[in-house]
Amino acid sequence: MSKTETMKAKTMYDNVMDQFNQVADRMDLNKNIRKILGITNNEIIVHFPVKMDNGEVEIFTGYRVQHNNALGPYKGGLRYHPSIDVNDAKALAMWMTWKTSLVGLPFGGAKGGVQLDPRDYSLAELERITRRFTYSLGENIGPEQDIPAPDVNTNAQTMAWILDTYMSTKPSSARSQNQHVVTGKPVGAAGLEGRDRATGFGVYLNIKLYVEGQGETLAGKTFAVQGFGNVGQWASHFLTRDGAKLVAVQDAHDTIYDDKGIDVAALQEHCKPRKGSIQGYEQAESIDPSKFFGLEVDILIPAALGNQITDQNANDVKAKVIAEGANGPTTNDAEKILLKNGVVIIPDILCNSGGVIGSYFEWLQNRSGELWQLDEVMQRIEKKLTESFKKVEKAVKEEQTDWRTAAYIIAISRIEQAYVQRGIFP
Ligand SMILES: NC(=O)C1=CN([C@@H]2O[C@H](COP(=O)(O)OP(=O)(O)OC[C@H]3O[C@@H](n4cnc5c(N)ncnc54)[C@H](O)[C@@H]3O)[C@@H](O)[C@H]2O)C=CC1
Ligand SMILES: O=C(O)CCC(=O)C(=O)O
Repeated sequence: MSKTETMKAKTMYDNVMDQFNQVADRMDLNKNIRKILGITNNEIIVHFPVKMDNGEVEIFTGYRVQHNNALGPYKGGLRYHPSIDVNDAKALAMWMTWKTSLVGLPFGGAKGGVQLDPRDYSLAELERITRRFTYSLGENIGPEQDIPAPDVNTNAQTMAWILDTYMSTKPSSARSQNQHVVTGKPVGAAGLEGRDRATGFGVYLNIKLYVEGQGETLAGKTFAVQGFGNVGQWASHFLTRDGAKLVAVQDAHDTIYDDKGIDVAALQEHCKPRKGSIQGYEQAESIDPSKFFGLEVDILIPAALGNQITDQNANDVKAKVIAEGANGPTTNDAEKILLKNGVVIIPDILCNSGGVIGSYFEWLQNRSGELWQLDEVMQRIEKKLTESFKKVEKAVKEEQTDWRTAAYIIAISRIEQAYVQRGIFP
């Protein structure tokens, strides 16, 4: 291996594979199952043309990686971002498999997206891109095959376009049988009350349960959040509702700080006309972005992209708890440093699982034809999240290990059991 190769930064895929291999060794995972789980089942890459507002045609590249479906249909989000590629989609799909298994859902794992920056396109162009992408994916997605959901830079509107395009390829008599081809839809278009807040609620609940497990409460705890989108906003909303104080926010455009506390609702209002950006929020000070992870806070919530806490900034971290709202925000090298420094990491596959749990209830609601009220949905989500948290908490003690390793052991054991019980790999 050349020197440049040795020095190359590890990708999210390197990280998820290292995490998997470490736990597989520790568990002495069946070697045949290890081979299967160490590789993605399908990697779909589509190139598709879309007419832009100016009449020119642009070619886009979209991805859907399906990692494993031993426990049920593939499940996971779609992101619209310039950095998404097949390698990132593979990592994110694998994390979905562990997540759905950990929280006891009848799903496998997938992830995908389109390589673009949505800020470069009009709403009408984004609609045409989404519809073409859906058409290009064809029967690779489907209500019992692979069920996308929102992720970075996609939302309920994106899901509604996918639903509409997918349904338009089916006979009208089969429409109700296809509503669950995507989750995270608008409530008026077969969506679920509460799916919008489900991920942020899960981040909040995991932190609350952890803090209470230490004999403390959220009141007065300070936190900083990276990413003020769906996950960051809802997590901040619920945490401040319980008396915690949001002192810093970082997004793709700015980093703001106020030790007296940032008003979540006011910041949300500020973001609305600015395509979601926190830039220009005058009630807080704009600070050097490189200082963000080293701020004096009790809790850090990375809720943006992967590979944000690295061996370069891990030693700066002063928070005692990192709650991973994002997928893969902490590199494995950073994790070693953090664990040595006594920082507890509530891992992504547990911490942000509220979203896919909400999606499961949306899928069930569509399948059964029932309609649930917000309170009922939130109770169901809370119950599943609490059970999952308690399982991991118990495994941390029994296995004398960190939270990520404990969560992986539970997740991989469930899949291993499914293969063994099916008699395929004794
Ligand atoms: N939306 C969901 O239901 C779920 C999302 N997640 C994960 O949570 C994370 C955030 O997702 P969403 O909130 O849905 O996305 P979003 O698109 O609503 O918000 C993303 C936020 O991250 C910020 N951001 C982007 N690049 C950044 C950078 N380089 N530095 C700092 N901030 C940056 C954006 O400005 C924005 O505030 C992602 O890792 C996603 O995979 C995980 C589970 C479910
Ligand atoms: O709701 C879903 O199906 C998946 C959400 C997601 O992409 C994730 O949990 O990372």
